[in-house]
Amino acid sequence: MPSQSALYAIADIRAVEQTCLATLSEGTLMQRAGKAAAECALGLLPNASSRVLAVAGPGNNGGDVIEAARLLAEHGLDVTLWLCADRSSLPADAARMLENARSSPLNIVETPSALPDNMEGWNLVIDGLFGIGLTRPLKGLYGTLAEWINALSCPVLALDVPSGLDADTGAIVGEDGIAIRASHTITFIADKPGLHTLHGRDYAGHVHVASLDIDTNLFPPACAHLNSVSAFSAFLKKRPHNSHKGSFGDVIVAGGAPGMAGAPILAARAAAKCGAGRVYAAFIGDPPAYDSAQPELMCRAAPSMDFSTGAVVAGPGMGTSREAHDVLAAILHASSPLVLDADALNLIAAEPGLQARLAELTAPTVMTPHPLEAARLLQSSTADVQSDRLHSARALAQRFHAVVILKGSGSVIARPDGEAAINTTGNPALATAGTGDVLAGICGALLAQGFPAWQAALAATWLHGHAADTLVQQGIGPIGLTASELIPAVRTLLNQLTEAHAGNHIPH
Ligand SMILES: NC(=O)C1=CN([C@@H]2O[C@H](COP(=O)(O)OP(=O)(O)OC[C@H]3O[C@@H](n4cnc5c(N)ncnc54)[C@H](OP(=O)(O)O)[C@@H]3O)[C@@H](O)[C@H]2O)[C@@H](O)CC1
Ligand SMILES: Nc1ncnc2c1ncn2[C@@H]1O[C@H](COP(=O)(O)OP(=O)(O)O)[C@@H](O)[C@H]1O
Ligand SMILES: [K+]
Repeated sequence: MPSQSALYAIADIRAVEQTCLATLSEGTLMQRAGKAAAECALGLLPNASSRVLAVAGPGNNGGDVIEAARLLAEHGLDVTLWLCADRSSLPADAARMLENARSSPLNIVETPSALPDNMEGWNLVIDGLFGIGLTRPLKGLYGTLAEWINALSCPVLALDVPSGLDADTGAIVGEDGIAIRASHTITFIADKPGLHTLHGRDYAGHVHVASLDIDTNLFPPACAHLNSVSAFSAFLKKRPHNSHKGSFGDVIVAGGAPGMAGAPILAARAAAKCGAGRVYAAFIGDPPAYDSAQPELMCRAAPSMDFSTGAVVAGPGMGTSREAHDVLAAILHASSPLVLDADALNLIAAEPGLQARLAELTAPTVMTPHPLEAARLLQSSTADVQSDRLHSARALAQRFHAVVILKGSGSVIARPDGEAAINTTGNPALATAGTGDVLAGICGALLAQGFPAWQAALAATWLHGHAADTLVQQGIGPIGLTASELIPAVRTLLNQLTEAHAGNHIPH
């Protein structure tokens, strides 16, 4: 099995599947999938007399669920199988599973013309309508069944992929399409990107990977990975005693047009609490004398700032005025480690001269667009960006020669050579103003402390999301979590991670 964090595109899974099918006896993979699914289902059921509804579609995903349902019925559970397909046109392996099931205690309802009339009383639904072979939106009986399942209160276990969801992108197939909302997904052969980004997290629930004992050598390189601490922990460093504020770098946050002074303050506070030695907040508008809640920050006028002395976070609340443009141009000419956020991205999207300069930079550069900012940069629409987030993040990274964090549920981090990761931490508590400024500030602090752009982006995204998860567990959110509250939680996590993972390297 490839590493637990590896993600594979449907085309790659198909290729692996084809190679295996050529060498294994007929039905072997499907039997393994059905067995893994049955074991997973047993773990979700309250007792031995539980009632299970299994729904089977017309393809091999249907075959998987037929086999799982048979095994559960033979285990003594009360299992009903809804075969939502014409028996005579099932693929060979699925037909074989159905034949085997006939002699089991499974209650099979063939080609139902209406929904079950009892919504209550099921302990689990197993979704085997469609997997990676979905080619169009769920319509007719399939659509109605999905709607019916989504209204149930019991757990729903999706086999391979929740039916209706695109396993590559996390999009629901069809303009006004529907997908089955699973509480758990057991996905076969390897994990898939669409289970972790866009609608993926809402529709797949807890994802379990069943490798089906496939030889690791049959796998091509993964198309992306899930973000994890091991991807950046090599850059977590314990602090030597003989250090001073200059050892941990300066961060200069540039933004703060009139009326928007809070945004650079949030980013600057996050940078300070993530370990930068000195933090400046540079304002397009008049700078405040100081930040009374965090007087350590040095508040300055952006036009007179020297941006070559530290890592720069450009954009929070910056506006798109002439002054903002000129400050951004000065920042791009300073060639410092750089985080480009918010209006800095909007200014770049609007001006080819800034784009050309950005593409020339060799210092570590991280761009942190949300989908609308990404759409402006790619001269497309938010819908286009979201329809394939992995592709959009890669396209941005390649076009601007920078590491890109495409934000949102399942943030995608991509770099110019095509390497990409999907973040697994975070939750809707983050859907509140200012959390993006905090992310940019964390990223700036890590760049200032010597993280390369890729690891800074991975670590910042992971810490930001994990802090929100921790706060929600403590009851501080999801409703009403503020961006400011995130900052001390990120600091705590960064210290904990450093304590747990750092070697005794001397950074400078
Ligand atoms: N091969 C193996 O041994 C193994 C396979 N595995 C399992 O197989 C799954 C892939 O199987 P699959 O290729 O048969 O595709 P699947 O997702 O079942 O659906 C395709 C069928 O649905 C139809 N169809 C599509 N969309 C539709 C729609 N909206 N509405 C109506 N019909 C629609 C489509 O018809 P068509 O588009 O041709 O008209 C076709 O008939 C995979 O996810 C995994 O679970 C694992 O067990 C490992 C071993
Ligand atoms: N539903 C969600 N699940 C996970 N993360 C989210 C969710 N909504 C927002 N976020 C995260 O919160 C941050 C919001 O950033 P952004 O949209 O730039 O906000 P702002 O500009 O107000 O600071 C991003 O890091 C984004 O990934
Ligand atoms: K499914």
